[in-house]
Amino acid sequence: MTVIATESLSKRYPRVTALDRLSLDIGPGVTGLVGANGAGKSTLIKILLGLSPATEGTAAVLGLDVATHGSAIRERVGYMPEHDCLPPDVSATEFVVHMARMSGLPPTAARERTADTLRHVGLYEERYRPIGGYSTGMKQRVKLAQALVHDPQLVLLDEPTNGLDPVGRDEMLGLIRRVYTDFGISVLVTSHLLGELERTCDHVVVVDGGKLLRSSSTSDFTQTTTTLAVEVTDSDAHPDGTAALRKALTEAGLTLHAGEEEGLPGAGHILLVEATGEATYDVVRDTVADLGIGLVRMEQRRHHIAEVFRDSDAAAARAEQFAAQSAQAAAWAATQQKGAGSDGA
Ligand SMILES: Nc1ncnc2c1ncn2[C@@H]1O[C@H](COP(=O)(O)OP(=O)(O)OP(=O)(O)O)[C@@H](O)[C@H]1O
Repeated sequence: MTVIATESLSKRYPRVTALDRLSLDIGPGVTGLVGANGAGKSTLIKILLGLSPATEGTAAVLGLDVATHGSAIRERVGYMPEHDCLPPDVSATEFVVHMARMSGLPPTAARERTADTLRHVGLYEERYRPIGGYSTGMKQRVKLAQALVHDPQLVLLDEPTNGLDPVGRDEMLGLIRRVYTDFGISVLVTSHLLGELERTCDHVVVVDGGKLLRSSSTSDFTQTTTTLAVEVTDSDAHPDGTAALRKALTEAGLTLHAGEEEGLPGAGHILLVEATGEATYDVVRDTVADLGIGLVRMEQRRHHIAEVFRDSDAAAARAEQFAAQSAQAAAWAATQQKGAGSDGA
């Protein structure tokens, strides 16, 4: 069964092509849509909701054509926008009941569904307080609740972990996973971090510059891209533990990336080892033990979107553009800091 299908979908603005001949076929479950800022994720969501027309190509959601059945799609689909859009003066209960009524639920059903949904997102205790006093994490939960309240078949979540700290991100990702496992509601969730979606999604779609870079099940994805970061101590027998481990792992047949990363201050370097399966972990552990050095850490590297882009020329250009922008931003921040410092002196 296909939940979302697009065929050569394009969206051109006067000065930018936001989507470029995108063809997708997404089934039930939790699907991650990953791309750097400006990749076209929000544009795709707006087209899927029937809120913005495509320039070319076709798209269907739950078998309904977005060009002709926008309102029928919005009846069956929940949407969590990226930006802050909540009224500060009303409580979560008032707001979510209002959204449920807007979706066509009668008053009693709207109140009951609101209570259930707010409990699901973990906002039960605070539900009568005005939203204006909520933390970012609580506001994200209200946005999730209003997307779920009318019991949709699919929810489109635009950057739901934005602005959250690591604990808040994990909690939100857990909630999103349960939207499908507990209620059977399919999810399309966007993020610019591939690493966080790997744990939550059954399927991952990567877009860059409006083009499809990759679409595959999460397990295929991680199998082919997993890198282990390994950090070890030195010993009397091996004064450079990292070098000894590099040699031993190469001899054991593992592939190591050319570079080493700086470890924690005072510690050694980190080796980056290509992991082809579970066995790689055992080989690293046994080799470290045989050398008699200490294992400080062995962890799966979080994949930043740039790593997926490694093989794409277009993306390489984009990565350079990001780097240039970051350098500019850093220079600007440094100027500001300097200015603030001299003001204070
Ligand atoms: N209404 C618009 N008019 C002109 N250009 C637009 C409009 N909306 C989006 N764009 C451009 O289209 C491109 C894709 O934007 P989009 O918001 O879909 O990206 P995104 O992947 O969702 O990124 P972000 O997370 O930063 O929103 C960007 O270059 C953006 O500047």
